[in-house]
Amino acid sequence: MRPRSAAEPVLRERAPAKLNLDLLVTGRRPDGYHELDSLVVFADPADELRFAPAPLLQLEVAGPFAAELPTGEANIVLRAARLLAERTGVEGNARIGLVKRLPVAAGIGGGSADAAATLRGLRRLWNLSLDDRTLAALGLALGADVPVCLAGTPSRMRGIGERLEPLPNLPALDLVLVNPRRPLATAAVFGALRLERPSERDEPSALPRTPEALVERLAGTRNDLEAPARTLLPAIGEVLAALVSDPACRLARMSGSGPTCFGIFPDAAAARTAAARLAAARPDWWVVACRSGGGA
Ligand SMILES: C[C@@](CO)(OP(=O)(O)O)[C@H](O)COP(=O)(O)OP(=O)(O)OC[C@H]1O[C@@H](n2ccc(N)nc2=O)[C@H](O)[C@@H]1O
Ligand SMILES: Nc1ncnc2c1ncn2[C@@H]1O[C@H](COP(=O)(O)OP(=O)(O)O)[C@@H](O)[C@H]1O
Repeated sequence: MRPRSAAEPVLRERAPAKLNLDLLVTGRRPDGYHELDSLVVFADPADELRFAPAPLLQLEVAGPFAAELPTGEANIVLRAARLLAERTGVEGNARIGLVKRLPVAAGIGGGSADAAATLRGLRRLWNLSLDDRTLAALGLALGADVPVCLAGTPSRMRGIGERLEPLPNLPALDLVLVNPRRPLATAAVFGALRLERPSERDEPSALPRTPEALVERLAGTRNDLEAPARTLLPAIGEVLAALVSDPACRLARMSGSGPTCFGIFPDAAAARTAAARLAAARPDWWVVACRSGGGA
């Protein structure tokens, strides 16, 4: 990325990793999309986007996962920018820099997070008077996960992603994220799902107030996409086995359509120790100790 002059205004947006703490497939719509009921949180690892005025719309990509991304019109950042310009009638020019730190096709919403950050950043850069609801509707046209990434707060997500209930007081969790460095396309995982009977969430009585209560609640749910994802990529089983082999790990599960999995640990030190052990044992995996966003 070319160095910027001190006078060039640059807006920044973070695009944090999205985690599905659980994911129930509750039905299938006539158009083939699946209805979900999922507890979604955000974690510290994030892509970073920068926006500056420019005579054209251009995207520059850097960072550890840049090589795995489409750089042209297939990049969801450019698609988001073009859609926003088209819907608001602005010229739609900007110089966008994306630092790609999240693995691609990973079940942690990297593309959706980038799209959400682009919509937020360009709304500011272009001085658009577009409310959050309109932005969320635009986001949904880009991807089912974009509205929750725009909200950026722990949420219960239903429908295909358009029905959001913010849960700002959900306790924060100490986590280890592990990705086996193999991509898995969301569409392929939904395609491999055999939905014999739609899942249903037991109506929760009260929101868990402590990490322990949240883990207990999660132990009674699951990710319905884990089985089809494992048939497509057996390495997911290895990742989950490696996480649960740590005696401090309270729960291990796949996020979204995978293959990234997370382990929940009692505190940050235990998560860091487990991450160091896993990274040493499997240098070919992406391993990060982090904390999920939450109100507590
Ligand atoms: C599974 C989830 C869970 O949060 O996350 P990821 O694994 O992608 O991170 C999301 O629902 C993914 O959202 P997103 O990645 O935006 O998906 P989209 O681009 O809209 O959809 C990709 C393809 O997945 C299938 N799809 C997606 C969402 C959904 N609720 N039902 C589906 O059947 C459709 O075949 C669609 O064409
Ligand atoms: N900025 C971006 N970040 C990540 N993926 C992107 C981006 N732009 C386009 N893509 C494409 O989107 C696909 C990943 O989407 P998906 O399978 O839904 O992944 P995830 O499970 O990580 O949300 C990949 O084919 C990737 O090439």
